Amino acid sequence: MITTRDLTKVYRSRGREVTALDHVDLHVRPGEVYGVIGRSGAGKSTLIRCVNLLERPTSGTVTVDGQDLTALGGRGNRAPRPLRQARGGIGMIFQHFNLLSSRTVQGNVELPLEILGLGRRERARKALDLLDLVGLSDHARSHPSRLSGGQKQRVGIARALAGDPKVLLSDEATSALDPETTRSVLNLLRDLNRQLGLTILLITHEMDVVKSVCDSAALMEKGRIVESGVVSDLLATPGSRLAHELFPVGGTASGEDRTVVDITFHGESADRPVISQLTRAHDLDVSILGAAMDTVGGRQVGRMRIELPGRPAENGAPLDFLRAQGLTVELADPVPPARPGAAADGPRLEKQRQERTEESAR
Ligand SMILES: Nc1ncnc2c1ncn2[C@@H]1O[C@H](COP(=O)(O)OP(=O)(O)OP(=O)(O)O)[C@@H](O)[C@H]1O
Repeated sequence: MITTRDLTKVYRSRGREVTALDHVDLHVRPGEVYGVIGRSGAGKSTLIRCVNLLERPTSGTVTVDGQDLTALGGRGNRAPRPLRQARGGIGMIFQHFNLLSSRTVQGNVELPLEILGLGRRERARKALDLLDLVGLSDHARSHPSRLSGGQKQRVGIARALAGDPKVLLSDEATSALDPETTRSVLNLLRDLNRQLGLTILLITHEMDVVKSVCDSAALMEKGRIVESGVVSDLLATPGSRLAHELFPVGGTASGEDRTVVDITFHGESADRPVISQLTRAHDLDVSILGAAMDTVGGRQVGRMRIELPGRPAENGAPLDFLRAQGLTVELADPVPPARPGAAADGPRLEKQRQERTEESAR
């Protein structure tokens, strides 16, 4: 539904160049909720603004619903008519809502309908339907200043849906909201995605947003997508950066000659007593160093960091047992970062790291 190819954006100001997007290939399938996550300055806003050509890319293409928007021209301030029409199929919501304070809630939702040239009665009917859809029928005549942040964002969503878009772009839409309001706005987006078949591309710096609503996600760094995929697949991929960021588990080894393992439970394995089976089957004392459990895409997923006695090379059978249960198994670094002046530890630590690498490669 949304494809970018080789998308590059270089800002030039006062003789300086900033590459905000560096050959970005993004592919969002119809009907999915796709999250782009990354730190401040990673290029997320530039990416989402290039998708509807609010920002013109320096090179590369953007295709939305089969139409190459970058081919629709327009260099000046005013977008050409075909581009404006194409944008009608793309709604957008913003972190700070961008509502007009002088207009009522209904007036805000009617604004894009006025631009589309709808008559007064039709505008009013459509705006009221949309306000009903977002649960704000009772506030049609209020002004935005009378609404809470969550209600304002619902108005923003209703306004974004006015042109019956197939795609909704969300630029940090929940970043200014408290956790409970964030949840209710995300639930609304999920409902709209399902009810209307709306494809949603959202950018966020909040991992919880990805966990609770996204089918797929991409991690951006320095203008590039460094990892992307279906969230449940990423969670089952050893070494996935997104999986680590979604479920960070801490904890360091209690002593030398230990095997520290990060395991990810998903699907059926999340319901089985795997750890107690491991301790019984291999007569082991297993320590739990850290754990995180949550629901992703409506399914229970968890990560746990456990410690087994002995080095990785001695734990081949227990690790194979865990893998055979359908768990994603990764050896974590049992060795805390080197202390200053701990050079004497070097060869021993290096040996442990090497063993860990060999075991991981199996
Ligand atoms: N109009 C501009 N002119 C010059 N540089 C810009 C402009 N807009 C963004 N940049 C630069 O491009 C890079 C990417 O910025 P962008 O806002 O896309 O990142 P982001 O991931 O959305 O960050 P944030 O979450 O802080 O908004 C940054 O280095 C930023 O300073």
